[in-house]
Amino acid sequence: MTLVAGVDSSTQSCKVVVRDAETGALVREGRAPHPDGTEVDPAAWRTALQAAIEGAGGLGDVAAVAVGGQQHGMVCLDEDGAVVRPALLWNDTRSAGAARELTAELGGGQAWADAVGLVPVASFTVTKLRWLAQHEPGNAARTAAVCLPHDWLTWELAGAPGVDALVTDRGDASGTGYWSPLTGEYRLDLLERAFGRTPVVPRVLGPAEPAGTVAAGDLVADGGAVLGPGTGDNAAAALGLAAEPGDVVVSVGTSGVVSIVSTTPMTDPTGTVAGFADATGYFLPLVTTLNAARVLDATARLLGVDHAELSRLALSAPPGAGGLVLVPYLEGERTPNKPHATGALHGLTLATAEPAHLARAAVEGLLCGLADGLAAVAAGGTPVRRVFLVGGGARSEAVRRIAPAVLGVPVLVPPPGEYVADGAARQAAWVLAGSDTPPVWPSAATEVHEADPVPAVRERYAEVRDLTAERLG
Ligand SMILES: Nc1ncnc2c1ncn2[C@@H]1O[C@H](COP(=O)(O)OP(=O)(O)O)[C@@H](O)[C@H]1O
Ligand SMILES: O=C(CO)[C@@H](O)[C@H](O)COP(=O)(O)O
Repeated sequence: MTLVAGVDSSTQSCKVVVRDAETGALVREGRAPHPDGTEVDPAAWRTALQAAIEGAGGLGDVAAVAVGGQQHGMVCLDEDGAVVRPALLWNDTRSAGAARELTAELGGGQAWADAVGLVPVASFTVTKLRWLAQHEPGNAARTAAVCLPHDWLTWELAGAPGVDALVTDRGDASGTGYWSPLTGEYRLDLLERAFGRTPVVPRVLGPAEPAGTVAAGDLVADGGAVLGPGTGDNAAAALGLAAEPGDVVVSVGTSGVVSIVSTTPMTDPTGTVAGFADATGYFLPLVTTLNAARVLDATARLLGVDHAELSRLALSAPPGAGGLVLVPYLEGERTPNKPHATGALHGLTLATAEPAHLARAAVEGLLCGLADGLAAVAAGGTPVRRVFLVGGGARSEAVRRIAPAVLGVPVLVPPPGEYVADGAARQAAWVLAGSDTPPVWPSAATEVHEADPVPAVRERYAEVRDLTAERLG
């Protein structure tokens, strides 16, 4: 049996799956946690990758490996390839001011959307680089190369062979703000505008182009496995689900994401939809929120219950939670662009001051943000074919059952799994096969969840979602 491995280096953890290259059958898996925080030393991802690889029984017998990773994180390397400072992650909002400046400098959202398919917000790498140049000129001066989390881990697996050897793929490059999915080229002028000069950026590989081989070392004792280009986690999830044009993936992870596989690029001058590329040669317009599964974590903590009880409570309250609305901007928000907002609870009465109502409001609040996202990606013109629901939050029965009512469409829920890592593994198998299209692996049977749409939930949410306080400090 030929084995391939896929990695998901996500916000909260690192997951490794080992699969049969031919059938896609899961053979082994491992995982390890990442540290909390919106800036993280990449060395922690490497340590977690090493632990996850060990947990998955090592990769010595694996023929190919690819890495999927959280998008947009700014990894700065000096001329010797050493990390300059902890990486700023996609959910770090300190570059919100830089995003505003950059948008204005180019003449507004339309100019950015036309140039690179997105409008700057604090999540994107280009704004983090502007922040670095302004606030840490010493670190900026030491930065010889900039790359993304998955690029860096791929390069580490290759033995860190000098910064000129860095590679990436279309999917993740399209989330930087200085690579255009419309032309397939870097916009180094925009990188220079943000950073003041042009550091080395990774070479962008094709969807199934080999990225070299794994070096023998502490991550993998026996080197030689073929490396795939890897990709951003959302593009990897779409590949793991074998999503086809028109398929929407709603992911309730640390981020909330609504993405659609599309054969044409999307440019949204409002910045609601980011017009990314996917990992197969198509496009992946998506909407991302900063607040998803952690809203459930925080509400469970507040109520002193576990996730199973939170779900039971939510399902015991009426749709709309009697008018109680949780606006879930606990980490600020990216879509809508409110980096300094806080969460809010509206509609509190003696009747709604109940754990069950709060639990329901939390689930509905995060889903309302995603419902807005679904409307925005659907407005792009690609007809919606199917809607998949994945991510850690999809393990909640309440999320699975309430999602179709709030989103207004049936949702397909595959078995709990690591679809990002699976997508990376499928890419690794594709690279190995050298075929034109990814290998066909049997799709997991999905549970279909249907419910009568309850538009009143979104209507009430829309009435109050802008009534939030700014963060202190
Ligand atoms: N049964 C559950 N109900 C609700 N949330 C859950 C459940 N199981 C896990 N989660 C949450 O899912 C999140 C992790 O999901 P995951 O998709 O792996 O995130 P990421 O890829 O962003 O690291 C955590 O916040 C975790 O608490
Ligand atoms: O910023 C985005 C997409 O634009 C996020 O989706 C990150 O890619 C993090 O993903 P998770 O760790 O939540 O899966």
